Amino acid sequence: MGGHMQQQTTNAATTALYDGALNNAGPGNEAGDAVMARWLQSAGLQHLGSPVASAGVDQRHLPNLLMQGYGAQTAEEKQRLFKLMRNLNLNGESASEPYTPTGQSSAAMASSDGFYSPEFRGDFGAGLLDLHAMDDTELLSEHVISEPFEPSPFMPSVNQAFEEDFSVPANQQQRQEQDAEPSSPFPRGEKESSGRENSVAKIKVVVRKRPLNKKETAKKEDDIISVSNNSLTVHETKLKVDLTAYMEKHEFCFDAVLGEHVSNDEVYRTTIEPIIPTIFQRTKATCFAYGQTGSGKTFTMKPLPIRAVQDLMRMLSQPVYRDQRLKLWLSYFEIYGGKLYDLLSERKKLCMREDGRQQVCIVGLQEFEVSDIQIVKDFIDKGSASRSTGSTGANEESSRSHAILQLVVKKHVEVKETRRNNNDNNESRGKVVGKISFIDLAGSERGADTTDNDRQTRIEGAEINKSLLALKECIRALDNDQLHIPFRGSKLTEVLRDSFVGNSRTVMISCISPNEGSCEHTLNTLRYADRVKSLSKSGNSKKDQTFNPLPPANKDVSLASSQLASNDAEDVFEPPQEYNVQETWRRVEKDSSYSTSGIEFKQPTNYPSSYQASFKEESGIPSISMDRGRSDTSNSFGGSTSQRILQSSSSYPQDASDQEEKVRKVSPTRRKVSREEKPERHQNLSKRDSIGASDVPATINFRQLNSSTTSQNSSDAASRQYETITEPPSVDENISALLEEEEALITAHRKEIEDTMEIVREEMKLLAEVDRPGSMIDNYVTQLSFVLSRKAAGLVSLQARLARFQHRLKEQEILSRKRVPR
Ligand SMILES: Nc1ncnc2c1ncn2[C@@H]1O[C@H](COP(=O)(O)OP(=O)(O)OP(=O)(O)O)[C@@H](O)[C@H]1O
Repeated sequence: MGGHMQQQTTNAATTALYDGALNNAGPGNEAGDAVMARWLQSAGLQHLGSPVASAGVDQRHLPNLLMQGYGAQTAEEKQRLFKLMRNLNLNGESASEPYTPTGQSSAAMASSDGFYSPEFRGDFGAGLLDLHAMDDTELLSEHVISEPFEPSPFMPSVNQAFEEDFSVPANQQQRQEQDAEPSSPFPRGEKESSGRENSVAKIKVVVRKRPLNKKETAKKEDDIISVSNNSLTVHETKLKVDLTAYMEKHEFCFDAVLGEHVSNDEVYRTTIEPIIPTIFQRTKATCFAYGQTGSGKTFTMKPLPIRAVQDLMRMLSQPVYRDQRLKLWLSYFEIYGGKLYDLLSERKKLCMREDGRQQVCIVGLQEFEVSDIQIVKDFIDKGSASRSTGSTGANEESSRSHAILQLVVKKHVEVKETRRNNNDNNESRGKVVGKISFIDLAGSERGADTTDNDRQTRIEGAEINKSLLALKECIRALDNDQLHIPFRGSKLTEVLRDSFVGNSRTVMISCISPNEGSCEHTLNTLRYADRVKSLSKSGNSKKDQTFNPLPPANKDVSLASSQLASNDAEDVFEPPQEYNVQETWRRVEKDSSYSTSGIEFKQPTNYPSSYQASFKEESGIPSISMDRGRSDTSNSFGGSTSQRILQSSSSYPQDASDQEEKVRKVSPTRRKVSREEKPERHQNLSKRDSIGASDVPATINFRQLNSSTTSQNSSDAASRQYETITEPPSVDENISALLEEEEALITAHRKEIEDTMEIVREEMKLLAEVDRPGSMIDNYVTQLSFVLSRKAAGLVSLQARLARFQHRLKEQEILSRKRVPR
């Protein structure tokens, strides 16, 4: 945003400067014009001569010409203009007289001090490069790398990459931008990357359509997707009320659309190849495939790292990098049900930790040095075989996890032999130069796998849903250069944390199935992709506001909730209580029919202040910011929600029906599209459609919540507030809490067994002592009483935890069953 504003100021300043220069150059400058014309001719830019000459511009204004894009139509022309200026030594050092800006231009300079000043301080080239965000690689090749790179058959020079990008107009809006700035050789978004950052777009959204498969062909299913350049149309068959069929067209534009005949090679060239050089400039790149099961995500992603390794290794073999002792490392892991597993180490469970510098480390993850392509293929095959898969109707080998393959370029750090022996992992240590992560996401529709399947599948689905939402939010924050990146929204985004800070590049490949039966999922995928695309600041930010599928505050809340669920669970969760033995006994005695489901819980006395504040808002839309939300609003764990619900009911079944009613209130409404809306929908259909939010996991509709609560008896304010607060969050929002509670339960169970064994040892000791002649029976009784109390307390604590967890499972089940079908 700030950068964007600076760009605008700069452009304004440039215009002023240029205008000033034009005004200043008088007709008495004809000799200069002739010289100028010759200079331009020598650079093959004679066609630019006439406007320059007619304007009476001298060499000192060439920078302005270039900044304006005046006359120069192509990247090549710009380069030539730039070289000409360099040859003319326009840096001022040898200029016959120092350039004195006009009053107007100096004012302009003053307003943009620090940006233009280099040109006039004698560093013109740098200023130009800043202005046009030329690629570092180019700087590197011109100024750093003395030996030229071997041209890669797959990897064009960075300029070529620009041109390739540019030659594929990203979307209509881009085209408009290009029309407005005909001389700009840089694609949308690239111009906006600040300073010397790489000119490869920060976010690129590409769609790939697969061909109809045998099954679909056998069923005589139609291909409902037509592709044209960078846009595509989905032809959806619908039924009128009188059951006559009609066709509804949905049009979408993306940075690139790859049809069914496009090879994996071409996919690589469109997506990853332009990013490869940036990896050597401290870029963290992420490429992820999104789409329903069977749409071709794995098919698309699998070859990409192999091709990337090929190019990375080619670059690494260049003397400049070889001398720096840069090496390439590979790791492959999956996120399944919110947990991390190493796919190259027998699915060893991994732990994620943050170090003191808030760097995410995956403890125990094996990294392998990559020295040849065959090894990479083997690793990928090995890892893919270990991946969590299952069978779905659409895909026999359906992925149930997010698989992440990372290629990291590191500067090799010599490790002393002794240290190496102490820790094998040291070998892979080195200073990270750049990284690229390939993510094969689990099928997007798995988020909807919450109704018909078993609990495990539903939990998987909810976790996937949450991570996809979090991913989208992170990309949004990333592209807006926000200070706060909500990477804690899910394990997936947490793991990718370092890809969301600093210099990053993201490529999203949305995979779609062409058959009619997949129409709804295809539309969901395209809407998600469109949403990601429109989140780009380089896209139309208004779209974001106008067609936001959720009110912003609502989204914040939903995210805040999911963050809460994932992060603050520990804070909110009441740690296993230090049971007072006497009190515990009293409780157990009092409730003779004590059961796990009947356990009493502490009544929370204070409701989270931000919840209260939110619901007081007249608009009915809460404005909990993420940070605010994170501080105190979780009702998703530690028994707050579930315990309150338990308390408010006498028995579970009835409780369940109560909840079902509540869930209905909080479920997102599905937007009904009236026939009348259709004609004007087409233009911006993708955005408007997204109001249906079917690609967005269920979130609490606070507006509904609010109205539902205010419609109740006003005299019952306290209970109304209570009701409101006890509304369970959506399944996506408490899934993290559920997973963490599961982890905590297992840990607590282990601890309980250890404690019990310790107690049994003490009991054996007591028995041995009491059997001795002359033993003190009083002593035995006291000690036995104490030991048994401890034993009971341990059991009660575990039972309480189990009860909470059982309840949470039930609650989650109800929530998921009540979700609006997609
Ligand atoms: N572009 C394509 N050209 C030819 N075949 C394809 C293409 N894309 C996918 N397929 C085939 O479709 C089937 C399903 O693809 P794939 O396993 O990649 O789907 P997926 O999106 O990864 O599914 P899931 O999410 O269930 O893992 C595979 O047999 C694959 O070979």
